[in-house]
Amino acid sequence: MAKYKIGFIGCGNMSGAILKGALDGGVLKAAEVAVYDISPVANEKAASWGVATKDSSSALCQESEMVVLGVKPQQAPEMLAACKEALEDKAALSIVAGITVERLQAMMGDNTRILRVMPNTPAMVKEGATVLCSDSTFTKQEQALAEAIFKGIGSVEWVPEKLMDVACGLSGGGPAYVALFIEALADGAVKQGLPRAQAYSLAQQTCLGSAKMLMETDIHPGALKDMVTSPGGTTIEGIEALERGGFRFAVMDCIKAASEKSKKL
Ligand SMILES: NC(=O)C1=CN([C@@H]2O[C@H](COP(=O)(O)OP(=O)(O)OC[C@H]3O[C@@H](n4cnc5c(N)ncnc54)[C@H](O)[C@@H]3O)[C@@H](O)[C@H]2O)C=CC1
Ligand SMILES: O=C(O)[C@@H]1CCC=N1
Repeated sequence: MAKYKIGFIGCGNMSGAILKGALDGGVLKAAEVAVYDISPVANEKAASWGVATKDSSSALCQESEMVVLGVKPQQAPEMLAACKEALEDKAALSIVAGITVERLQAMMGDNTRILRVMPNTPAMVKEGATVLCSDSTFTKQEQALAEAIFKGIGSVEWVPEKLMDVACGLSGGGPAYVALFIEALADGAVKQGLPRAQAYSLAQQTCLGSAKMLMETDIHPGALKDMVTSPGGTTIEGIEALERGGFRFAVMDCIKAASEKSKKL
């Protein structure tokens, strides 16, 4: 039995958000977790949350039941070269965008079991949207453990590997697009004279409330739009302005561009 239930190689923006959400929500206990990051700042952050930090990725892998690979795609080959042997017969959960199971397997060796995962940063506040890849060599028990951890910090969808790039384009990067939209809403209101803090507060709550309403009722997004849009009213003026700016095309093109980049990583 390994000392730690889960070990994180890399504890940056995304792994840090998963770990913080899981610790705050009680999905993981600090004593069950270890971290190894080449950055002392990242290790200090992890230590301040009460988890163990290790001196090497090999030590982390040897002492952990499951290992989260949480480095950038470009950092993955070097990171995996350093702990290939220690990962033998282990379960490796990769959050690395765009790197396929086949490429991961070639970098790790045949005896490491792999699960690809596309998380997103709202995991930090237990509102993540995580996509798990059903083309996995994890045991059923390991898949259940991974699902339980991510369900504890938000929602979980399973998709085949061929859809992992679009998952990256939609939910992986989505928080950035939503943040951009919120910033733009607030900027528009500031231009019309609303104080900045109130503009952010209203923009944020409007996005949260609209998403919650769609999730908790069976109202279709188009019907919600129609409910708000009075004939000859204010909202249709706003919608016309958005469509003049190519809003829907821009959003669809955004998902295409991000998904295509994920395929090329
Ligand atoms: N940031 C996001 O919103 C999301 C990121 N991802 C994926 O998560 C992965 C990590 O992304 P971020 O957290 O944004 O990057 P980041 O740069 O914030 O974190 C990466 C961490 O890995 C550490 N690191 C680099 N090389 C290492 C090595 N050889 N051994 C140990 N630690 C090492 C770095 O010091 C850093 O703390 C990426 O592959 C990305 O595609 C997936 C979904 C969303
Ligand atoms: O921008 C990136 O490459 C990563 C993957 C998904 C979100 N952030």
